[in-house]
Amino acid sequence: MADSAETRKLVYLVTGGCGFLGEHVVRMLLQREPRLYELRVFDLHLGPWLEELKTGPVQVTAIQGDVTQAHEVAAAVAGAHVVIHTAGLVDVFGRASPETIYEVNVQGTKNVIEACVQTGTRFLVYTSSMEVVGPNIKGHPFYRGNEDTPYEAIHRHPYPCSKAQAERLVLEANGRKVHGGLSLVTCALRPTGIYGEGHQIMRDFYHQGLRLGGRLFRAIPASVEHSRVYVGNVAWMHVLVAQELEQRAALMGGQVYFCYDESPYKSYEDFNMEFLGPCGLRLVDTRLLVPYWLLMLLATLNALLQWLLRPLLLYAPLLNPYTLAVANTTFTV
Ligand SMILES: NC(=O)c1ccc[n+]([C@@H]2O[C@H](COP(=O)([O-])OP(=O)(O)OC[C@H]3O[C@@H](n4cnc5c(N)ncnc54)[C@H](O)[C@@H]3O)[C@@H](O)[C@H]2O)c1
Ligand SMILES: CC(C)CCC[C@@H](C)[C@H]1CC[C@H]2[C@@H]3[C@H](O)C=C4C[C@@H](O)CC[C@]4(C)[C@H]3CC[C@]12C
Repeated sequence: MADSAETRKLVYLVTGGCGFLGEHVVRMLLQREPRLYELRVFDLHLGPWLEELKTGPVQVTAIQGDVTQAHEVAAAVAGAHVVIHTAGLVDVFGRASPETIYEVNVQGTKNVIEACVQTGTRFLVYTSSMEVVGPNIKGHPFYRGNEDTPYEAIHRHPYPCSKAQAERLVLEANGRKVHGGLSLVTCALRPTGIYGEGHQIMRDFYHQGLRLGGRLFRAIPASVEHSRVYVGNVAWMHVLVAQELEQRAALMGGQVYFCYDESPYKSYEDFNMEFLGPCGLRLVDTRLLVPYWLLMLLATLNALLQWLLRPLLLYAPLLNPYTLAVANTTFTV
């Protein structure tokens, strides 16, 4: 579409816009939304890369703020046509307290919803997660499922519980009257394990492999499948939903969609090796040496160590009882 001033009239707000997914959403909007007049990037921690985005035709407004602070959210939302809410505490490693996870993921989402209602913003896209569904605490597999597949979504961990609560709030807010009398239209997306440029967990695996002499030790059977989705595709899905939400409010409003692409179904470790192998690492099959009960013992010891060391330092390894259980349960969409 030709770039002309009269087509540029939309104001978007991306919360968490400096995060792993958020940055890709910001860049995708600049590339793929020709109607963009202003792009507001709201985050607790602003990235220096934002400066380079301010040279284009779109006004990029960096807003340092906290979603747990209602007034900061309201100020950022006021005047926006669309809010893409990706900000959240993605913590399954025990770095943050359950209270903080709830405060950011649930109260923060409440603040975003209320800001849309109070200021008249009609379109809200929320980044939910596969973990809203599972794997559940019983370790039931979810094999090539979809949004309608029956599954007992029961959780105890603060992260999936907070995402499930936040998603429910977003979907229930669909149809609420916003300032000005029109209705709020909401939609939630559930990415599976996102990978791609800037993925910190992939980096953590790489550095762990370097520390172990270029080797990683298999902990998960290759038969356990996990869906993964490329970050650029997840960003594109967010842009597509935001673009379609007005025209298809009746169909998409209050709905939730899994995010998946053609990424192969593999175990979490085998999928990572698609990238870490060419980087010189190799996966040593030690499943015979390290049975599951021993892994669970090591994971439990990690959790105990984390608790004991917490007053002195943050010890948050990849392996803990929760991550082991999730990794060891098939979940594909
Ligand atoms: N990474 C995945 O595999 C994955 C999969 C499914 C869903 N998600 C969801 O996608 C979203 C983004 O995840 P990510 O992987 O990019 O994580 P991330 O940690 O890289 O990004 C989250 C961003 O939110 C910001 N943030 C955190 N607390 C905030 C607060 N109080 N106020 C304002 N900003 C705050 C952080 O500074 C960060 O920039 C999250 O909602 C997460 O639940 C992630
Ligand atoms: C045996 C251990 C070393 C396990 C190591 C892998 C572990 C760190 C991985 C396995 C599954 C991963 C989660 C899964 O991809 C889905 C999500 C949902 C998303 O919303 C946030 C990230 C998360 C929890 C992944 C975190 C890393 C996990 C647990």
